[in-house]
Amino acid sequence: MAFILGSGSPRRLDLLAQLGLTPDAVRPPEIDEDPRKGELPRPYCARMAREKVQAVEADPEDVVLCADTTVALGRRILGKPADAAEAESFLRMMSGRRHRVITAVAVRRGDRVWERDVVTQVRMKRLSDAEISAYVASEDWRGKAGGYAIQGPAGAFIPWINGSFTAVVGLPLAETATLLQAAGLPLWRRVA
Ligand SMILES: Cc1cn([C@H]2C[C@H](O)[C@@H](COP(=O)(O)OP(=O)(O)OP(=O)(O)O)O2)c(=O)[nH]c1=O
Repeated sequence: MAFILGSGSPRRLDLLAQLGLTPDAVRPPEIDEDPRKGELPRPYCARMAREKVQAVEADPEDVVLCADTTVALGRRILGKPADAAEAESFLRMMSGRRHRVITAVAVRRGDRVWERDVVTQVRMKRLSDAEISAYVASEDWRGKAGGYAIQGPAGAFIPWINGSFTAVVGLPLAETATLLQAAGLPLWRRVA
């Protein structure tokens, strides 16, 4: 049995290391991440994780883990900004408001799939023009859903969350550990 991480996200690799896990292979899946017309953020996020886990090649005994993190402002999905202008517009939309960060996790072994999603409410303080332009110039928003990363300088913009910090970063550790154990991956092995 091999443990395969189906993700190109360095954050997910780091978070797994927190559980003492090093994947035997890393195979980022290639899927179409465009939301369907009228698709709501939570079902979209769950569908992404499910499609990712189905797209990763693995032997029937292997355990495959994939996840998707989606930022939702009301019914709107804020994906990864295409450029600095879009990153700035996302920050202006979230400034002084609450949004939700949804992370869906899917684990597959053969034909069986175990899945969970975790919704975290996040409040962003009201941002000044200077804060927005400095953050956009930092490039830290690149490759991040919603155009910010709570674990980086944008942590200074987040006075309050209700939910799971690790889920906002990309992988809810408590739920991930439970899913991996359900799929038969040994965790919490004692070092002799
Ligand atoms: C909101 C937020 C997102 N993110 C990141 C986590 C994810 O890497 C990314 C959301 O994009 P995802 O599509 O979930 O993941 P990915 O494209 O980086 O990697 P893969 O599909 O191969 O697994 O945003 C943070 O690092 N910090 C945050 O605070």
